[in-house]
Amino acid sequence: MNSLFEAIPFAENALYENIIADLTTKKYSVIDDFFTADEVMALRASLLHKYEEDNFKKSAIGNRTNEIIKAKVRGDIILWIDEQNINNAEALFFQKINDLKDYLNRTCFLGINQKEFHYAIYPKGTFYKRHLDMFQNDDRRKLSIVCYLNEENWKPENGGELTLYLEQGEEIIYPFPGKVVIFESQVLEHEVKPVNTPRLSITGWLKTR
Ligand SMILES: O=C(O)CCC(=O)C(=O)O
Ligand SMILES: [Fe+2]
Repeated sequence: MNSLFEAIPFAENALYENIIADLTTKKYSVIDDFFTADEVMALRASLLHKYEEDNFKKSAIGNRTNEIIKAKVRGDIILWIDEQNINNAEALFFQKINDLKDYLNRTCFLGINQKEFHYAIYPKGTFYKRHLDMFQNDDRRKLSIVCYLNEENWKPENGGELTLYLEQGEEIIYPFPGKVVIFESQVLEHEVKPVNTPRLSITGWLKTR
């Protein structure tokens, strides 16, 4: 007899199949409305609430063994999200992210069994210089996921474009709310251009152990 798992028919998901096709062909994927306006609003409120409680800290370059604050490289302030202790907005966030992760694991054999996500605020005048999302002593990050939580009327002139450095040139991505960008952490160099208006997001990584 089939196990319960085998008996459940595998439902193909067109959005996820698009993401997989993008990642396979160009190492990145942009989804304009991965999160609904309501979800963005709830996550934005969660971020701002935690910021007002003064929980954010200046980001560091490198991991715990190499935590040096380098304002010349990156100026965002971040707060890690503890998935064991989440509010309603974050629960919705992880529902969607975990669903995608499970689909990727089932179809692409990526072996993702860990993840980490943090809120990020780029205050006016800050940026994140060109880099790879890979630490010198840690190559477990496989996919980077950036979720933009900016205001509904965000304009390109506000700055903070994400620039992806591809073989064929630069791809400029505006951080419009609800948009999600996924890319191969160890392959694609990228940069956050200087912002003129505070820029809000959740950034994270799907990792292997
Ligand atoms: O916010 C973005 O668009 C990218 C952030 C980033 O590159 C990072 O946190 O490593
Ligand atoms: Fe990055």
